[in-house]
Amino acid sequence: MFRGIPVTKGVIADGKLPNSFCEVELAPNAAMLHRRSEDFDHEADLAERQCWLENMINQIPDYIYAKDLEGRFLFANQAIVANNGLSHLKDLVGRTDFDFLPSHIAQIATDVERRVAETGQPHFGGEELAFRGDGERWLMITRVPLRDASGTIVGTVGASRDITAQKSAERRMRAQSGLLEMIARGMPLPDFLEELARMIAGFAEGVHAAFLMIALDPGELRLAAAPTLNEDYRRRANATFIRTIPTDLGVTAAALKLAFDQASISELDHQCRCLAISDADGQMEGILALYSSEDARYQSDFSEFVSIAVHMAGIAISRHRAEARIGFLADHDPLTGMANRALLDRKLTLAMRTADSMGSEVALAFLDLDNFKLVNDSLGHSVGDQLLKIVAGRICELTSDQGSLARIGGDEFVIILEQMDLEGCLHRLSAIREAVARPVVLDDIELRVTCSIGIASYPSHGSTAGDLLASADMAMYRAKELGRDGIALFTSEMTATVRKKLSRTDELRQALLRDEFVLHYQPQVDLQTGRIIAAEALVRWNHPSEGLVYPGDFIALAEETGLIVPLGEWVLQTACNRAKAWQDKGLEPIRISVNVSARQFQEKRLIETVATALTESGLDAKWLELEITESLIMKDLAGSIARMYELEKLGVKLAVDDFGTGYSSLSALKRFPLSRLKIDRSFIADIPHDADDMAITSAIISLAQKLDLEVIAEGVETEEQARFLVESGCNEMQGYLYSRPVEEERFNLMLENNGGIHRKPMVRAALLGAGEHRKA
Ligand SMILES: Nc1nc2c(ncn2[C@@H]2O[C@H](COP(=O)(O)O[C@H]3[C@@H](O)[C@H](n4cnc5c(=O)[nH]c(N)nc54)O[C@@H]3COP(=O)(O)O)[C@@H](O)[C@H]2O)c(=O)[nH]1
Repeated sequence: MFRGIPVTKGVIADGKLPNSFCEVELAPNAAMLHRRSEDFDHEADLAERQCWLENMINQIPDYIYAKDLEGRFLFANQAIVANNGLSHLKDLVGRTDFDFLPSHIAQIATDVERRVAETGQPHFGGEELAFRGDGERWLMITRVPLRDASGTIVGTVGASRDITAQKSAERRMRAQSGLLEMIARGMPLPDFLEELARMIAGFAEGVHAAFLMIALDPGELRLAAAPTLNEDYRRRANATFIRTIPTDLGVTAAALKLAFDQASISELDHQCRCLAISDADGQMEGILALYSSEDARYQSDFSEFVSIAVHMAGIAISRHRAEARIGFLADHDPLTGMANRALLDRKLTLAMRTADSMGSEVALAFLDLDNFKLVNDSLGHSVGDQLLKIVAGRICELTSDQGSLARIGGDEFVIILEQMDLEGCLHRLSAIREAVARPVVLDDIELRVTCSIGIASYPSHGSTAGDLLASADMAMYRAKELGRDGIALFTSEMTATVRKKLSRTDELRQALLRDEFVLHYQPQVDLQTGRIIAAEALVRWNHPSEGLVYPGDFIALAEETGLIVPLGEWVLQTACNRAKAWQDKGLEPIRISVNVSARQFQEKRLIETVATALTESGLDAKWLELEITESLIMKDLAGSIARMYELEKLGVKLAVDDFGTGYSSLSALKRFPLSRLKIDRSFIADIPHDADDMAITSAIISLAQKLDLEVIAEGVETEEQARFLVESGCNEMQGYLYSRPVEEERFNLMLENNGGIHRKPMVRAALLGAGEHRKA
């Protein structure tokens, strides 16, 4: 094989290739080293060594060759022979690069080799493009002069390494970092996708690329970039037959190919391949459609580049969508997609300016759902959110043609109605009110939520967006006060009321901070024993300028503003502390009764608050009674029962306040873990003159007895009332007849002198009678 080729001098030791082919001399291997030199048969050894060398060179994957001064192959290893599609070295020897490579590439190699031969200077590490049957290859070539035994240059020796994979990787990395840079620089998405489509087309002759994006709403596929395709194609690609989310890429490819063919862009032998573009979560964001003719010429790393392009497009689209979402959220409510407060202000201001120029009016409606908190608290926020979306959709349907809609708070919606007279507005808003009230089935539960709506009009009720909104808000509160599920128009008197309310709310807040509240205690007596058995804790406000303010003047506002929650916590803790202090003083233990309002009862942390009050005061739970009204329980029967059982678990007693006013059914009553019924004051007030009230009162008493509950009558002011109650079987009473609510010190004295309350003639007689009656 080496015959005819000058063997150069050099050293091949330890199985390593020499760096250079010049001055190569063969070194003896380890076995040879142990042979004495006189033992060598030099002729035979030389042939043997040539054979080793030949084998060795043929094993190397790098390309090694020697050429004469005319560029003709003198020798090449097996890698070159095979790379040129030949089987034997002899088929290569004598031929030049021009026989195998495109002439412009062969010329480059020939020029370098000529220079090396002429100058005697080696040429290290040049990168050159070469071709093989299956495409282009990149080689890293080193060329050194080939010298004969006299040192005369007779050709060149070359060693080259295939660096195609490395070059491809570098190129991909460059492309990838270039693309990432474009994304990072915030290049607009259409520009980015155009650039990317062009790059893909640049990787292969006869290939076109088109990017299509899935529109968020209404889920259409829209053409985003196809820079190498014509306008006709764009129109067709956006045509209706691909306006669905492309779950089947094959179908989409067929549709897009049709668009391509019909746009008469090119020959019919194009084929279309679709690749899904996804975000980091695997959610499909769009499609890359690749059109390629049958004779398309791809660069070797085309498919790798296409996968990078798809990945980068996914990143760019996700980023674009994230930015768009951030932009959207600046102006919109994420739950319903409606305008938020900021956008409402802008829209309203614009509507006001338009009305100015046209001399017309703008109506603003403030809509608030009634008792929405109950839905959230009893069925959870997810049900609450679903309900809000449904309600929003219903309002939207009835608004979109002539108004704008915004959600500005949890359950607060605002509607701008333009160019509509008052009658038209009322008509529209009534339709909205009815639509909102239509039943909704969520989680198998049928819900019905009503709304209260307030209307204000520009320019009469406010000159700025803020003022107009405040007026509509006031009107909405009026609708609530009038019993909810209604519509109220703003009137100027409302302003004064609202201002007063706002300042009172502020005062209440300050009062809590300044500790201006006190508790008074009203005794509850048992006429059988004549002793105080319990005290109802009743809050009063020691107002700095108004003196003692009664709960009738502030509890409702505290309830409306939520201030009842901290106030109620204070009452509970103070009452428990007081009851324990009386016990610690050695006084007879009595039950302390505390009112719990609807808002407090719905509060999630009620159980925790009660438990804390008991722990911190050290009061045994059996001495604490919570009074909840019948109407509160009936508002959300299932939720209330569950809550009552949680409270019962703590060991506290539960009493139904104002009993008789809230339509509890007997069957419902049986399910409550109650200890006492408190007959409402309204039934007692007209005894003995109102026969109906007397009948109801005695019915409640016997109902309590049947259910094995204690019963107490409140608002007992006269001896006749007390006698009637005793005669009817109710011995526990609370009312001015025995004592008004009193301050702590006075109640202390009452407890210290506990006993003898029933010693009033009529009652004593009744008690004797009742005793006999009971005995009978
Ligand atoms: N959530 C809370 N509500 C509270 C608290 N403290 C009081 N209240 C509620 O305020 C309402 C008015 O209370 P008040 O002005 O204290 O009136 C109580 C008694 O003074 C009054 N009463 C008692 N006996 C008579 C009587 O013989 N005649 C008559 N005309 N009035 C009388 O009744 C009120 C107690 O009623 P009730 O609670 O139904 O037992 C009142 O609804 C309180 O519940 C509080 O801390 N939290």
